[in-house]
Amino acid sequence: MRIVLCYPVEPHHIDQIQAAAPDAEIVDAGQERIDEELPNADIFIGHAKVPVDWKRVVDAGRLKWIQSSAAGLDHCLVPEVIPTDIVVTSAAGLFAPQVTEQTFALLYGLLRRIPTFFRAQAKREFIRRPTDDLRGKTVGIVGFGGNGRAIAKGLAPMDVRILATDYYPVDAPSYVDALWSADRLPDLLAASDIVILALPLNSSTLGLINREMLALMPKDSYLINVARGQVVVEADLVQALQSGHLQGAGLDVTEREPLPEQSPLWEMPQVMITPHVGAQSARRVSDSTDLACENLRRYQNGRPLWNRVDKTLGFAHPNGVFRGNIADDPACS
Ligand SMILES: NC(=O)C1=CN([C@@H]2O[C@H](COP(=O)(O)OP(=O)(O)OC[C@H]3O[C@@H](n4cnc5c(N)ncnc54)[C@H](O)[C@@H]3O)[C@@H](O)[C@H]2O)C=CC1
Ligand SMILES: O=C(O)C(=O)CO
Repeated sequence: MRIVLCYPVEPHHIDQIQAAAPDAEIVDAGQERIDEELPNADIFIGHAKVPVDWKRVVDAGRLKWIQSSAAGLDHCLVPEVIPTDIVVTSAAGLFAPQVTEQTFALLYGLLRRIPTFFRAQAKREFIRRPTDDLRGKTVGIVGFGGNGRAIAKGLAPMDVRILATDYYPVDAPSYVDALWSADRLPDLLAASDIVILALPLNSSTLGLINREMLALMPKDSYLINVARGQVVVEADLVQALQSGHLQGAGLDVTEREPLPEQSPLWEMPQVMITPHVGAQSARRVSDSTDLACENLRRYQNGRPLWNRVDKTLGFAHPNGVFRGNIADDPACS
């Protein structure tokens, strides 16, 4: 069995993977050699950020399983892979703690006008401006999986009303006022002062938040995107901000990354942009390795894998999504 890695592992992570699959040959391809190595892999663990010739990989007929080190699968769930027998598992839910922190950073930054005060600080100016409150607002979360649920849990003590939509609207926690099916997105948008996008990018969510959807949001509402930039039609978002319909946007992700230099979003004082850092954490690589090792043991023992994705839908059923710490989870022993 040949396992090809493409995420920023250190030697001790490779030792950990070797211990989980003692008979395997492990190859750390990195981004530099991933395209060359993938046709010769039985298992791929990682996230290729460079173009991969997936047709060549599929035609080689060797790859059996992709364990994505990203929650989003847009890097590997490509048309060539979807109809094959290749099993795909994701890192859904694994980064929920840090994505929640990132969401709160953007949310509070917008409400408390941090961009305005920070610009004034750079000019040594002490200027008071009105700020806004989270308390009493309605927050709508689009995509109630690992990240959406963790964000809702963080919001629960904040005296807000929480609405959510999901493809599988099941197991609503008590602090969520309503968990609706995905087709009730218009209702959620119309009722929310703050909309947080936490859904996957796939063929049905590409460009989902367009001019019509943005127009449903109340005047002076806010949009936060910690999912994928291409879920939003960015030109329509720019328009909604320029017209004053939306009061602000917090974007960890943009339609194109890096955001093009000429984008009007750069200059808008009501917009906070972070460079797709929501999953960053000192623990990220270790957590990804723990999940990969747990799934490797399951794979070898024929047990169900965590985060197994329905490739035609592009995400996992909530029962199979990893929502905790491997070390604390009795199901992982
Ligand atoms: N900013 C960043 O650095 C990060 C971004 N992400 C993005 O966030 C997405 C979500 O991540 P997780 O919560 O870990 O994944 P997840 O798979 O646990 O959650 C996604 C949820 O969205 C639901 N969903 C699918 N289509 C929907 C629709 N049309 N409307 C509403 N809900 C829908 C699914 O049923 C699922 O419950 C990822 O696909 C990825 O693109 C994830 C991690 C870090
Ligand atoms: O895990 C993901 O999908 C991310 O975007 C992290 O980079």
